[in-house]
Amino acid sequence: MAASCIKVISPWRLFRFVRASQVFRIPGVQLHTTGALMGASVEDFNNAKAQLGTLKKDPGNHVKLKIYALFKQATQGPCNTPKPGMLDFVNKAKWDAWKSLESVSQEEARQQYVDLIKSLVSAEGPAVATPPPESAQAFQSLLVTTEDGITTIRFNRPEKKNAITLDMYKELIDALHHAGKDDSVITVMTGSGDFYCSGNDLNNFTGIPQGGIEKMAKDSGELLKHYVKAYIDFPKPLIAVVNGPALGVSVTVLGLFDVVYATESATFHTPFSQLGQSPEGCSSYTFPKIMGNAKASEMLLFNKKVTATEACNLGLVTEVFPDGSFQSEVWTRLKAYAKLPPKSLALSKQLIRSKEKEKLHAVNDAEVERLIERWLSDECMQAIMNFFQAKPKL
Ligand SMILES: CCCCC/C=C/CC(=O)SCCNC(=O)CCNC(=O)[C@H](O)C(C)(C)COP(=O)(O)OP(=O)(O)OC[C@H]1O[C@@H](n2cnc3c(N)ncnc32)[C@H](O)[C@@H]1OP(=O)(O)O
Repeated sequence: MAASCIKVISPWRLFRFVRASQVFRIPGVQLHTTGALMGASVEDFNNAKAQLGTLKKDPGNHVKLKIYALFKQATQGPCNTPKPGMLDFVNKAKWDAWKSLESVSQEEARQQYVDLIKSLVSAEGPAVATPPPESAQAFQSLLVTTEDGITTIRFNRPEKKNAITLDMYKELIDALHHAGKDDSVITVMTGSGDFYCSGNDLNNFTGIPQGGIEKMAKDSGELLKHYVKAYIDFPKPLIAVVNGPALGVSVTVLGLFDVVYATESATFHTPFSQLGQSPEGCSSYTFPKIMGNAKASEMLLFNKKVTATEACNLGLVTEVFPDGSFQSEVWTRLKAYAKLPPKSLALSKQLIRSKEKEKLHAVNDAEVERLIERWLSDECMQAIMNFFQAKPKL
């Protein structure tokens, strides 16, 4: 693989966008075609390759796939390698993309590659260095700030609906550990953009790493266990400000929060059986306890998506606010909470939660064990493949 052309692209996982007959069209990117299809020199091509490494924004899987295919076509000509197997999602997607360019000459591919990179670079505008606020901690996919006694951990991948990557789980664990020890009084989790969080990033399960899928499942299980543990053990009041739809693991852990405020248009969806998976985040214990077995089963077994008002009636959400005044009402309230005596708050939380901690850790262990099996099941693999191939909306 032409690693030099894709060094900014990580993870290089591109499945859902490729259908055999797909024509590449890149929304939001104005291609600056020169019109001279044979015009790009090798030097232009190499410069473009180097510029690719300077891109700051992830151009999205669709564009990355296009870049890959053009690079291969430009440097090696038409694809004549054997087609990867159905389950080798990544390589199959790349193979399909390259193959789809077989009628494009190498010179033309070189020109298109140069034009595409130029367009991406100019779409980013001039580089402006904006120093982070003093209280901000540096994370790739989170915005973490401390202000007015409140540490706010914000999922920050709005272009992917704040889906949680493997690195992001690690960042969240780190951020929670810091927040538990810093001098803030309360900790708030919320999302950037129109979603709270779309749950686990389904790409987490598509690349097959060295060590095979068993190892991947086991490692993911360990990571998930630590992630959920960070919520179970969180020592201060933890408040979710659910600014939009929430899915999967971002919903299940809500049972471990102390207060959940939601905007009226937020929804709560745990589509586990639809994904061939099983509940996590201690929800197999907290949901029945909060809302009763029958309602919990509708959500956890039968994928029922509930509105903010329904979630409030079920007891999962503390209070719902109108979309228009959500942010101002909630933050006014949170700022008042953060003026309360910190030790009293932390100790009171511990009194409420400590009786359950042992139970919650046991539930977390059992859920993770079951999920490791599920991730290796045909049902789960098929469901993930369906998502990337057919793009069904949950
Ligand atoms: C350590 C491992 C622990 C594992 C723990 C297990 C947890 C279980 C779960 O969390 S289950 C829930 C998993 N989540 C999903 O199944 C959601 C899948 N996404 C969707 O159904 C839709 O994307 C949507 C309903 C969230 C949003 O639909 P909408 O039409 O509004 O937007 P797009 O689909 O165009 O999304 C914009 C881009 O974001 C990408 N994206 C969104 N969610 C995910 C996701 N969970 N995983 C991967 N990618 C996601 C989407 O692919 C679009 O990307 P693109 O712009 O490059 O096309």
